[in-house]
Amino acid sequence: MTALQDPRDRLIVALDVGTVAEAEGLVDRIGDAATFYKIGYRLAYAGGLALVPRLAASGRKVFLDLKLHDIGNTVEEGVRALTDLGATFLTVHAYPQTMRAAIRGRGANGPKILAVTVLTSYDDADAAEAGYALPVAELVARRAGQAAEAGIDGIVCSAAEAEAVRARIGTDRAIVTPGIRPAGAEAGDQKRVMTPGAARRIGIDYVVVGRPITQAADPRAVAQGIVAEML
Ligand SMILES: O=C(O)c1cc(=O)[nH]c(=O)n1[C@@H]1O[C@H](COP(=O)(O)O)[C@@H](O)[C@H]1O
Repeated sequence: MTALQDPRDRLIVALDVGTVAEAEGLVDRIGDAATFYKIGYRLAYAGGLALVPRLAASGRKVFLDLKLHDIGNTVEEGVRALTDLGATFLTVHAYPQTMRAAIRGRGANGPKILAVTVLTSYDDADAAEAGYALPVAELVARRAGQAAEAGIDGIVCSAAEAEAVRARIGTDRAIVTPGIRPAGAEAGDQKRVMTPGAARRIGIDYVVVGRPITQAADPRAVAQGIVAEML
């Protein structure tokens, strides 16, 4: 998963906007500076699922970030219902039952399944508040090991855990890291952050960047800067 053809594919732009029209406007403004887009809750619930085949037909890749988690049958059938949209990646939370169900549901032709280990807005205190006895780093490592056992295609974690995750999952599965901030950008609600260049140097396959691009005066220039930093 580390040998990508086009360096722009390493950047996944999170289209966290409220309407499909806004999302399409951003994709147009960014132009050929980015090739890979993420559609999460906000846009998906505002009609964004219809954008997946349109972006795919235009030659762009789509990460459908639905972070599924439910009983096994519901996850399996939910993933199966999404297989024909043309997404490249789909997220589920990294619970063993959920991951196994998602792999069954995606079959041979569905999107690659990424397991979200511990959200990048969590630190150890947040994990403790949620009832977990393990520190974040240990929880991520444990879930990455379980994801590999479940046959998952990739892991979503913070860049801080990427090297430990790589040791658990090997090089055939992707590591995708949100919480990426160009130097000087505001972290916002992200607690475990890293710059694009540092992320690339430690072998992260894909970085996810939302607000630093989508809220910039010139989203195209910011996207170009991030890709250049990862060359
Ligand atoms: O699954 C994700 O993409 C995700 C997992 C995670 O642990 N942290 C995280 O921030 N994300 C997503 O990555 C994006 C980050 O956006 P920015 O913080 O604006 O760059 C958002 O769309 C989040 O939903």
